[in-house]
Amino acid sequence: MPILSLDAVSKSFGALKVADHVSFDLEPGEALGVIGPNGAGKSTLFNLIAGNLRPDGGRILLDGRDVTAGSAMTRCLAGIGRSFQIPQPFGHLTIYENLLVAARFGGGFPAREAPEHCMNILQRTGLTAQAARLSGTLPLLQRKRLELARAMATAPRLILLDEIAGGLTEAECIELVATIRQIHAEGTAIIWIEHVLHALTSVVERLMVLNFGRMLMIGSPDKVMASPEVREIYLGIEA
Ligand SMILES: Nc1ncnc2c1ncn2[C@@H]1O[C@H](COP(=O)(O)OP(=O)(O)OP(=O)(O)O)[C@@H](O)[C@H]1O
Repeated sequence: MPILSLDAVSKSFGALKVADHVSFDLEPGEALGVIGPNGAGKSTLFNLIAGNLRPDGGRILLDGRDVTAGSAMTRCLAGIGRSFQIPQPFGHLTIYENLLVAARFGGGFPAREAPEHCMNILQRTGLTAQAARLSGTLPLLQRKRLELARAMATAPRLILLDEIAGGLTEAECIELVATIRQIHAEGTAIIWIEHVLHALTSVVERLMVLNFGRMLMIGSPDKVMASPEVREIYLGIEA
């Protein structure tokens, strides 16, 4: 059974259609990349999947159960973790405290188990040395790592990553990709919105292209990137 299914999910903001009958299945442990021009509706799709937005039509199933009406909190506890394109830490808390909040309230970890779990995530995301630092003052790389770490701290079975590699140097990007590959190797399903294509295609098994809220194509990265229509819309290369 797919871990996630979208069935004709639609959403408009006034006259602007940002999700137009989007349907796809994601298998447990699968990694799916999402690309598309600015404003195509990629982050909106995450808001719909994670429960931050309610669709106007269609259904969202998690493990075959209809969660369309469920809150972001219940979906997080049910196994959907997410990162935000613009990092949204609790700035007045330390990195470690941010992870504790995610583990306790987003992951449902009991108080006695949460600290060890968070220490483990700190180590895996290269944040151990920074654990006591206030998260409101972090440079970009650390903010991106914290965003990933907070999503991991909820112990998700499906993790949504929104432009986690954008703005990083090549070396920083390689480190981050290694962490994402490890998450994938452990069997966590991933949906990853990313403009850094080489990072994305080094991890995902399938790519989805969104344009004006519509799913233009979904398939293997090679097949999708070879499509003249995708190259024209996404890369601006005329067929
Ligand atoms: N809450 C909102 N109210 C009104 N319009 C919105 C809202 N959220 C997003 N939009 C609009 O919906 C469209 C899709 O936005 P979205 O952020 O999903 O695109 P995106 O594909 O993630 O873009 P980018 O690559 O620039 O992050 C944009 O035109 C955006 O301005």
